[in-house]
Amino acid sequence: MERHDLALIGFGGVNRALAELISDRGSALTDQLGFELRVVAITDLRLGSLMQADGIDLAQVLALGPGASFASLPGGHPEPRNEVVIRNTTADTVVEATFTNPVDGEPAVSHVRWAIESGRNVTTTNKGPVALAGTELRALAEAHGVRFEHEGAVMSGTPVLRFAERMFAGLRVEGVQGILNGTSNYVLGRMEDGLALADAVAEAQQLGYAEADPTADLEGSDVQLKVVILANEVLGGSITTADVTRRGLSTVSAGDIVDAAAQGRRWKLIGSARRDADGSITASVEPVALPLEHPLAGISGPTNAVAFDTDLLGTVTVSGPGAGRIETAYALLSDLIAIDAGRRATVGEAAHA
Ligand SMILES: NC(=O)c1ccc[n+]([C@@H]2O[C@H](COP(=O)([O-])OP(=O)(O)OC[C@H]3O[C@@H](n4cnc5c(N)ncnc54)[C@H](O)[C@@H]3O)[C@@H](O)[C@H]2O)c1
Ligand SMILES: N[C@@H](CCO)C(=O)O
Repeated sequence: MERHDLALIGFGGVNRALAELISDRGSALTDQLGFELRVVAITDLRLGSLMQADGIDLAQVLALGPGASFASLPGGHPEPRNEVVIRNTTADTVVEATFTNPVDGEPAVSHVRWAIESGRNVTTTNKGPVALAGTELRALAEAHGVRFEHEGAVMSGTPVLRFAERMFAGLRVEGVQGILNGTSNYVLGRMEDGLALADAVAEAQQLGYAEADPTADLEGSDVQLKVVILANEVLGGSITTADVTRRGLSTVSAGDIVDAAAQGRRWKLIGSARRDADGSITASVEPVALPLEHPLAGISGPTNAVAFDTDLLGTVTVSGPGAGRIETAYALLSDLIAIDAGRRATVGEAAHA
């Protein structure tokens, strides 16, 4: 049975949920997938680093209490030492799930670069490396013969990137428009229910939807990164965050939200990108008071949706979870499945050569 050994970089909500999935589902997951998953390294700012080439006891590390350190375990160290671990791990695949930095993507961009340079596949839910260095990292991965997968960077476990890549091959996507942030959508709904902004944000944090700094969710920089990814990967653009105009929820008051509800409208934070006649791309993030009959007005809570405007099919809309620890861990699992499918295809080609 083929096995993939993983190094988890960042051990917060998402990577812990992946570890739980591997630990809890064990052999059932192996039977279902046709390959085994084993974790051989973990790093985290708070816990330090742990390297065990024979496989880490996930139940043991998941049970560590607050203030614990990997230093007390064999192969453990009090510091994360990300570069040492990534370059020297026995893992074939690095799973990057540290904080998203919406300004320059670091240190996650370096984590991905080190992994690829040392011949390892990468899966990440971190939007920074994908939106801010995606072109470079994809080229680097190709040069090193490894995979750079990032399905969870746009709509958590809902597979919008793979869907667009595989299902829209014979048509032209002219634009995308959607609700691309679970936290802000959840917060807007709770404020409609009468909750104060701070309380609604605290709930979203508790539920594992929010970024480490939830300003990125509320003020649109998280959606800005996702719009860049969709524009570049689905519309074939080459834009940066500077090309995406941005207005966040601070431009909408609690009174505006209540007034809109009374007028049959609902505020949504909308991200969009459209290819213009000259081939350039116009992109934005802004709050919009949608009429209730608009298809995106009914998308509530942490659910997200993206409408693809196509030449042959008209509008195709995909909706599903946009945030959540388990949902996002599933995105990593779907990337690992894609990585294994790539390996099988390569083995098959070699056998026929
Ligand atoms: N939670 C979601 O719903 C969701 C959905 C899609 C994408 N994402 C993205 O996935 C990533 C992880 O999300 P999360 O919810 O697990 O976040 P989190 O804040 O719960 O966990 C991040 C972990 O990374 C660790 N970390 C940060 N910087 C590090 C560094 N330099 N070295 C080692 N460890 C470091 C932190 O200590 C923390 O434990 C983020 O980039 C986030 O934007 C999250
Ligand atoms: N904080 C993000 C996580 C998913 O990228 C959100 O709420 O949508």
